[in-house]
This record gives sequence, structure tokens and C-alpha cells, in this order.
Amino acid sequence: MKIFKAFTLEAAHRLPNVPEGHKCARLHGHSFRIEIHVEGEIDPHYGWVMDFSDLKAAFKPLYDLLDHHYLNDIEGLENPTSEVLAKWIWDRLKPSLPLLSEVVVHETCTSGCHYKP
Ligand SMILES: Nc1nc2c(c(=O)[nH]1)N=C([C@H](O)[C@H](O)COP(=O)(O)OP(=O)(O)OP(=O)(O)O)CN2
Ligand SMILES: [Zn+2]
Repeated sequence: MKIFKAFTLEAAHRLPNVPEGHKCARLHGHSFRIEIHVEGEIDPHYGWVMDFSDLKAAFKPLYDLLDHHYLNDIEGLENPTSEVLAKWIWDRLKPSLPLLSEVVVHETCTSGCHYKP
């Protein structure tokens, strides 16, 4: 069974490696929507894979690092594309959330990525 929790965070970024004249070289911000997916068996007593609030607690340290920050200043996010951000979250969350199965980053309403190794 797969479950997920979604988070919205505000952050600024620019993409330093885009071609000259690309709009995303300029400083701009997004309301990122991040989905954290986990996969596991349903606990027969609780009737859930895991408590959504435990999922929220696991992501909180990373949420606090990202929310209302300039992503380019964060180690590992010097080129903060959706793809880089999704893998950055996976690499830091997986050790404390072993059931993690996918990280989804919605950068805008129309753009984003799904990451699972
Ligand atoms: N593969 C990727 N391409 C782009 C990324 C990215 O992270 N991965 N990021 C950007 C920019 O950060 C930009 O803010 C988002 O791009 P875009 O979807 O083009 O934004 P728009 O709001 O202009 O989208 P429209 O739906 O076309 O209006 C660029 N590319
Ligand atoms: Zn952007």
C-alpha cells in the first residue's frame, strides 16, 4: 500500500547553468508542493502503513531548511532544479524514513518531477 503527505513551501531560487538569456537565470520564487510517498504493509491493528503525523515529523527538519529560504545557498542545492531538489530530499530523508518510496516536487502548477532511485 502506498500513502503520501503533501507539503507546500515558499522558496526563492535561480538556475545558474541555464543558457544566456534564460528567464530562470533571474532570481524568482515558487510555492513548491512536495509530496513524500511511503510504501509498506498495512498494520492490522492501526489500519495504516504509518501515521501521517510521523511522516510529517520525519520531513520537518528538511522542510525547515527549505521553507522561506534561498535554495542556492543550501549545500547541495547550488543548482536547484526540481530534479536536484527531489534527489536532495530523498538522500536526506531515506535514512530516517526507510519506507520512503518516492519524492514528488511540483515547482509550478504545470512543472515538476517524480524521483525514486
Ligand atoms: N527540467 C527542468 N526544467 C526547468 C526547471 C527545472 O527545475 N527542471 N526549472 C525551471 C524554472 O525554475 C522555472 O521557474 C519553471 O519553469 P517553467 O515550467 O517554464 O515555468 P512557467 O511558469 O513559465 O511555466 P508555464 O506553464 O509554461 O507558464 C525551468 N525549466
Ligand atoms: Zn524556478
